[in-house]
Amino acid sequence: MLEPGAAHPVLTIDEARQFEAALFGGDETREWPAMQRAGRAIADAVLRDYRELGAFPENARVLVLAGKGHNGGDALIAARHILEKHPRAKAAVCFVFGEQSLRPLAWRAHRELAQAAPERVAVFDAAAVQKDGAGFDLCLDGIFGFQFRPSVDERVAQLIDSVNALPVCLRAAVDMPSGSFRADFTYATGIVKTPVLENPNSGRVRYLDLGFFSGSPCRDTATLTPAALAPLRALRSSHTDKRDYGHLFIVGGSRKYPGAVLMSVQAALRSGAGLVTAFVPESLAPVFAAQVPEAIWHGMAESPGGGLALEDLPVFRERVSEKTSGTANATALVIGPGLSRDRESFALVTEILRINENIPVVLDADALQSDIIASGKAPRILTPHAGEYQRVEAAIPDGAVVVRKGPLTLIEHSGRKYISPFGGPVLARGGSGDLLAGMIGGLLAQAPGALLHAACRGTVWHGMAADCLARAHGQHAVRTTQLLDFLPEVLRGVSQ
Ligand SMILES: NC(=O)C1=CN([C@@H]2O[C@H](COP(=O)(O)OP(=O)(O)OC[C@H]3O[C@@H](n4cnc5c(N)ncnc54)[C@H](O)[C@@H]3O)[C@@H](O)[C@H]2O)[C@H](O)CC1
Repeated sequence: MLEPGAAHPVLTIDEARQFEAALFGGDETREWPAMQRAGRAIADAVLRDYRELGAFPENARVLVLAGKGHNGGDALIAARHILEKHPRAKAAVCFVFGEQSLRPLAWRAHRELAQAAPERVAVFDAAAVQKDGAGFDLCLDGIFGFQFRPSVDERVAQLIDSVNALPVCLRAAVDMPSGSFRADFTYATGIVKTPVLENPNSGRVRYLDLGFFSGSPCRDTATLTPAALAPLRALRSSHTDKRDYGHLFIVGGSRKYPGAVLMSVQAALRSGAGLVTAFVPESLAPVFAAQVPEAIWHGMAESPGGGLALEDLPVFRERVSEKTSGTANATALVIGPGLSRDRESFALVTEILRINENIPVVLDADALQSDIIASGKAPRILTPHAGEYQRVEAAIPDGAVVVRKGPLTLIEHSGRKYISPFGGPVLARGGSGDLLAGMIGGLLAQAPGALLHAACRGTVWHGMAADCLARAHGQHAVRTTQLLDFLPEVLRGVSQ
């Protein structure tokens, strides 16, 4: 289990409905402040995410699709905050069911928006939206809330389809996408509901914590929060040295994929681990040592295929159990980055796992083979992407922590699921997974008994750093390893 606050429950629609009924009891005087918080949080998050595209345009055009209820109200409040922050931005508000249909709090949100910027807010009917040739910089979808999900009538479906076809730079859904609305981001206000995670139109899911769950126990499915990183923000004790922060051994690399293991080592060094030793093919070690001198590089005999040969197993065995100052040398292992599918390398890592009785291990990339992951008894974290997961699913040992990587990374352990609502397509480039394996390994080396914590913290940290990278430099013209330069600011909370 993670500490309270590091993960908040994901609820089904019925659970969310009951939860909100208990929280507000249908009392508008309690609902209105929560809507205000939601609207502000949406505005802040949208403007932050917009930075992946560049600066929010001074003369931005914002389209608000408002339904009858609180979801529409949240979108209208968000639009007000955006217009207040950007004094030349304009809002086109489309009341999808007509202005007269607004429920009291949505009506109040509309009135406040109109009063805050009377000459910058225009009401558009569906025909005006559909005819709009200029497009919009931002669209906020607040048509349907989760309380009310009717089958979408033809007229509304047509409007949504035409908005999908309009040029819009960023499409944001409030709480859940309405009908077939195709969101770039869905902002889950206060509660992440299960259908959002399953809806292919949700885009990137952002959890906006409105304080509903402080202190609540976790459910079987939960969303991770930045609080998962809290222990990494504390000052270190003064009477410590490198041995107090673990020693990670990384085994990988091949002539086919030399760079992958280098990236894992670089990431592990930035994770706070005291020592990192890498076991790589001997032709690579001197070059890597010149590039990354902080790590200890150990050149291993090479197989004819350019991978790690079996013959150096005794050398590895000696190093792994070597004692320095009374502490076992390795406190965690990462096996796999850049390993390639070399038969001798497979035999070597299978043997390493067989002789390793208790050092926790992260198995990544080509080490994710059914017979390898089932070898030995040491505790393990597996980090498969979707294809690798399919390949090894049936062989996953009980008790393993599984980091199922993808656009929405899911961490599974003992029947519980933790989703990470961080990271995005800036990670869709070679080496992102190698960095993640190095980070998780480095965290594990520092706390070898805490596998779930290392997996969750590493995933959140990696995803948040990716978000910072994309906000600073966009999604396109970057290199994977630039992510590492954003790890400090995630911990120091500078750019969130
Ligand atoms: N330079 C090299 O030597 C390379 C070696 N490679 C070999 O492949 C593995 C690992 O590959 P990697 O490229 O690191 O990718 P993974 O698929 O394991 O992990 C991807 C990582 O990124 C996240 N992600 C991807 N897309 C998205 C998205 N749209 N939204 C959010 N997050 C996303 C995903 O969740 C993962 O965390 C390496 O060891 C070598 O054996 C590679 O070919 C690359 C170059």
